[in-house]
Amino acid sequence: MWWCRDSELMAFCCQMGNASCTNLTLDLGWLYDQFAPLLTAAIIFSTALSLYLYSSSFLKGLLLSSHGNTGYPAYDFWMGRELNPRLLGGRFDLKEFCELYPGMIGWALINLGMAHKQLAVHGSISNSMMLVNAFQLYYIVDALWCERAILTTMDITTDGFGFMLAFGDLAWVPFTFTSAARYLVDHPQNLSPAGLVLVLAVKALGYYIFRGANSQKDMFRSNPNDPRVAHLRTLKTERGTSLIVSGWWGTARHINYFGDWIMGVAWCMPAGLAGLSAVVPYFYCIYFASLLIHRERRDEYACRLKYGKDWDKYCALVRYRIVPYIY
Ligand SMILES: NC(=O)C1=CN([C@@H]2O[C@H](COP(=O)(O)OP(=O)(O)OC[C@H]3O[C@@H](n4cnc5c(N)ncnc54)[C@H](OP(=O)(O)O)[C@@H]3O)[C@@H](O)[C@H]2O)C=CC1
Ligand SMILES: CC(C)=CCC[C@@H](C)[C@H]1CC=C2C3=C(CC[C@@]21C)[C@@]1(C)CC[C@H](O)C(C)(C)[C@@H]1CC3
Repeated sequence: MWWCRDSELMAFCCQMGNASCTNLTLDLGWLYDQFAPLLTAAIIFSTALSLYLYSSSFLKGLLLSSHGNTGYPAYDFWMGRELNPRLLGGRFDLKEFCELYPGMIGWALINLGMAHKQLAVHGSISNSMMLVNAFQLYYIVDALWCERAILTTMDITTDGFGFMLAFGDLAWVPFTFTSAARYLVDHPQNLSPAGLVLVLAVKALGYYIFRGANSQKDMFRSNPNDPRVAHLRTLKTERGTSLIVSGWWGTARHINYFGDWIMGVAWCMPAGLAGLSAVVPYFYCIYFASLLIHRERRDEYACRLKYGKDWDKYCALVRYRIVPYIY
């Protein structure tokens, strides 16, 4: 996995380096000017991909998702019938690739384009734009660096690859996650030193929770006897896999969502702090809260099917869903 991780990160760094270098000659602000046509193309492509995935999922002998194989065409098209569609004789996993590469790298490039546009229009790049670019680039690099952790997430283990994930990966991520950077092109503002410290503290707290929880679960799922997780208290289940009931996963059943959402707030603050009256800068954390609350319910339903009475025991031990002592 180590070589795999390096080669993928290397590919990402080359793409970003190339974009930055050509930035000196080419106008990456073009991404701001052509935002609507690019978004339209992404929606058309993700729809075409979803139609291909749905039609090819009726071939014999494929592994289907239990949640996207209900017999209701519209729902199955949205959720995805096939669990892990692959190409090149099974060597290329379409869902995992689409989740981590085109949308995430597109997100980083569009953010770079927004910074370039702000420079072109206003003659400088605000510290809020720099922060948003840096924070979100860190999140993207972290996702690529910790690629193996995605293999134990709901998207890979449970959800099929349908329109929800195809549109989410290829259109929603690059074109809505860049809303803060896009807002800052039209509303450049600089944070005060106190504002910078506050935003950095919120980001650091969110990342500490997000990465700590996700890595702890991934380590445990990969090797429960790993010395870094062997100390954790667990609930043995009839299904065979154990559930962690201490450490991060003893504080709430999806503490990783809380950390991720806190990071989302830090992304919105640079644009929102100066203009608290505007709602647009806070779009991401408002969307993200609703997505995570719904997602937690979906995962709860899937886990109750997987674990039965053992999940009830787990919920009695870990009472909070996302926010310890609150929700
Ligand atoms: N930026 C964005 O828009 C989004 C970001 N995310 C982020 O992606 C990350 C992954 O989230 P998600 O994909 O929902 O999946 P999770 O990482 O939350 O994994 C859920 C699965 O983990 C296993 N699990 C749950 N509790 C325990 C436990 N106590 N001990 C051991 N295993 C457990 C279960 O599977 P099993 O037991 O079968 O292994 C469960 O189905 C999160 O950090 C989330 O914030 C997610 C969606 C959108
Ligand atoms: C409104 C709509 C169509 C929603 C679709 C949901 C998708 C945007 C998200 C579903 C799960 C995601 C994950 C990430 C990005 C957003 C989507 C695709 C993720 C790749 C972000 C980076 C993280 O480190 C992650 C790898 C854990 C994460 C995986 C889930």
